[in-house]
Amino acid sequence: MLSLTLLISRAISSIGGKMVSKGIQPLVICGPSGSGKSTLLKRLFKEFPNTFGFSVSHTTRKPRQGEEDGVHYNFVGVEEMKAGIEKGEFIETAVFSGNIYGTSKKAIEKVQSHGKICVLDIEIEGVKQVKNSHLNAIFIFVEPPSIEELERRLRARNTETEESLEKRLNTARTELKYGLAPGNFDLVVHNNNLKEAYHKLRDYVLCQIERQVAQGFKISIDRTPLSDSDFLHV
Ligand SMILES: Nc1ncnc2c1ncn2[C@@H]1O[C@H](COP(=O)(O)OP(=O)(O)OP(=O)(O)O)[C@@H](O)[C@H]1O
Repeated sequence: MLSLTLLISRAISSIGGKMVSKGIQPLVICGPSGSGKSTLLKRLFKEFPNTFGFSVSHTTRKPRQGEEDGVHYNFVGVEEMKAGIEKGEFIETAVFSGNIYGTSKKAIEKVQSHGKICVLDIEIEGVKQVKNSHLNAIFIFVEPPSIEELERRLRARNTETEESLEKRLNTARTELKYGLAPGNFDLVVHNNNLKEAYHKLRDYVLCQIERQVAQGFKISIDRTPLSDSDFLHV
């Protein structure tokens, strides 16, 4: 393992009247369902096991079997969640199937406090909210090769019903419009060939890390190089 450790400083500064977090910049990854976000992130976490962390989201839905409070989600009641939102404790929130989900400021700060880059795998509405927050995040959009290929991958993943598949493909069309509009994302990763897509993502993220390290942040980039076999079975 190669090791590089540098200094971190955390502060809040005001730019144009807006409070901007000066902690390690979170990484926002967005893209249609099935575009390959988890596939890419899995490899990023594998190559750099100490660099990234997911924040633990809050949800008002009931825990499923095996889900642990504080680990998979922070499970809260509707009233508690609504009160937290009122108090401005959340960076982004969304409602799915009647349940509220959200990322709290505290959850992100917890990851940052360990010298890690907080990764947020969120949808477009969440992206818009993060853009409006004090978080000075890096925004990456994962683009599938085509809607037809997206459908093929979702079918092959075997996680969707005909109905949910149709819904995801319709949503994908809208998401692609926003995702590919100039200026909405810092980087668009075209996920056709996985190895190439991964290298584009990784090299960009490493540049962003180097820039922050040069500014005095301490970010571990212990590296466990990936091999060709990591890209054989997608
Ligand atoms: N470059 C690629 N080539 C072929 N298949 C791929 C590629 N990238 C991802 N896949 C496959 O496409 C499917 C969808 O990928 P993945 O689950 O990572 O998408 P996602 O964006 O995380 O979706 P969701 O938002 O629904 O969680 C998976 O079965 C994955 O193995």
